[in-house]
Amino acid sequence: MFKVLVSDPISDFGIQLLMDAPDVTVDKKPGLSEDELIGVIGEYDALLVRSQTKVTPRIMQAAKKLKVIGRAGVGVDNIDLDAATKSGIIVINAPDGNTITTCEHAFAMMMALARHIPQAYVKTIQGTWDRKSFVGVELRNKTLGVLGMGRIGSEVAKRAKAFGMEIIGFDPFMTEERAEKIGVKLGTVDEIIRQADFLTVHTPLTAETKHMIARPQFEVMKKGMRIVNCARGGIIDELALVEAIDEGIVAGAAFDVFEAEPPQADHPFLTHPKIIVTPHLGASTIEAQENVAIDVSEQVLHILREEPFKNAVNMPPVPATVMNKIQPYFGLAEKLGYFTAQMSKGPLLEIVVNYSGDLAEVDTQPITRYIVKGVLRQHLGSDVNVVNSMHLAKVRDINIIVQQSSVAKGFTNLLSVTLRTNEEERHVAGTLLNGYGERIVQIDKYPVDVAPEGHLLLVKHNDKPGLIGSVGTLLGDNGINIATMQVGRKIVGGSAIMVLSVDKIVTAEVIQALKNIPDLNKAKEIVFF
Ligand SMILES: NC(=O)C1=CN([C@@H]2O[C@H](COP(=O)(O)OP(=O)(O)OC[C@H]3O[C@@H](n4cnc5c(N)ncnc54)[C@H](O)[C@@H]3O)[C@@H](O)[C@H]2O)C=CC1
Ligand SMILES: O=C(O)CCC(=O)C(=O)O
Repeated sequence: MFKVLVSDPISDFGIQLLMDAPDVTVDKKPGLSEDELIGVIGEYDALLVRSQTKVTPRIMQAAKKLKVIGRAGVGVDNIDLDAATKSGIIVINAPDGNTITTCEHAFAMMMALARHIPQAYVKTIQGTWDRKSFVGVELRNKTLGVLGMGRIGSEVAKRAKAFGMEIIGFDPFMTEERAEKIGVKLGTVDEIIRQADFLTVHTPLTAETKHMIARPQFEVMKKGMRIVNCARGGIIDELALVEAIDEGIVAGAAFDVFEAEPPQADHPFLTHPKIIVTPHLGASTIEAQENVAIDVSEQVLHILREEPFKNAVNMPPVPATVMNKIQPYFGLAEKLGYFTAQMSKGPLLEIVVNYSGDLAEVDTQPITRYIVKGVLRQHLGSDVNVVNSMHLAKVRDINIIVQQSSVAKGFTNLLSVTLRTNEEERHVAGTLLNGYGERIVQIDKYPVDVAPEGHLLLVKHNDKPGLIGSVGTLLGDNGINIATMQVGRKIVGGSAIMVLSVDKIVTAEVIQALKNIPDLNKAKEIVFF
């Protein structure tokens, strides 16, 4: 039974899927402190959060069983991603479910700002009928600058078009074609801040975007412009903004997010007459909260059940079309890594992975993660997974080389793994055979055809008559049944290998007895999972 902890208020409707799952129990414990969370997290397989829970390295250290942290929303800045990756915990988010809601909030803030709605409301309910202080501006014919033209920024731009605004945007990933399609002119950040009557930001908070709008940018802005931040506190320098408003450069600002949340009681935004604020409500609609909770619950369930999943934040994104192509190789990749590691002697220095044939044409990064996981599980067991395998290799100074070639030497696809240790170099290659599944087709350059499953016995010997019989007899005498046998050699009478699949464990004594057979050079048991 998997245990899921929900530590923030998340829509019940959204997590119903988890609550109904026969193999899952869900505990809802919103508002736990860090220490309280540390006290309980050890028993959970999954943690679901919104933005209140700060998932710190201390929490992750205590989370011995945790496989996944699901963020019901977009930004994962409340989760220490490095610590999660090092602990092998998958972090997923729900990037699409709150796009429209947040876009509508940004738009609502822009309109409220243009027409002083919050200020006028307060005065009116206080009994003052003041029609002079709140003369606003139209959006029509104004220039809207959009920094960050991802999901939310693009939706804001589309709506602004309908209001008759000119839109000028910047996003490092926005192409001219896409910009044209949504009716946006592309510009540099400098051009945008000089031209915008309204500026809205929709980027994540990164080292690059932190204070991307600060004193130098305010100095060149159009006098009387207005600014909206419904993305992340810190993209706009809060103190520089207050100065720019007081100096008459900026006419007003609307903020849903703060550099520190919740803001201190004396935060200047909270009393400034030209700044309107909301308490990080961008994603707070019934629809968005249901959407993100459903999305994240579905993916968490997939991860717990070891099924394919999407929206992992601490693993490279893979488009669905590519995923369909590479996913069948994951199992083979891990087995090849595990096999080669069991064959190898000495501290590992380098893993060389070669993808050939069909596989040379796609992004094979995720397959490499499985190979590295397979290699490392020999010594790290269940501490290694596809999230932390590359990191664990790196911290052990294991060099990973990935090569691709379009020729697959007689196969439509070939996956090969070479391990270089400080003593030797070992090599195993495998393929997916149509209708037959996973096959190991090369061991140390000897051609073989073996299914990577159960117990294998790997024997290196000289190609001499009677040797195969001696091995069979010895195994038989020890009650070990041979299911299949493969012999590979390069030249008649030269060195050769034998790969036997056997029905039970070959004990150390039997291995030693095998090694005593004349012309038998090495014997090693290989197991699969
Ligand atoms: N207030 C709220 O409740 C909510 C806030 N958000 C925040 O809104 C932001 C945008 O969310 P989405 O549109 O869903 O994300 P997204 O990932 O679709 O878009 C972000 C865009 O910012 C761009 N970007 C990154 N660095 C940039 C830079 N230096 N200059 C210009 N563009 C840059 C990226 O290329 C990307 O296209 C995120 O920070 C997210 O956390 C999202 C949902 C709710
Ligand atoms: O969960 C929330 O309400 C915050 C949403 C948010 O900021 C995000 O999705 O990035």
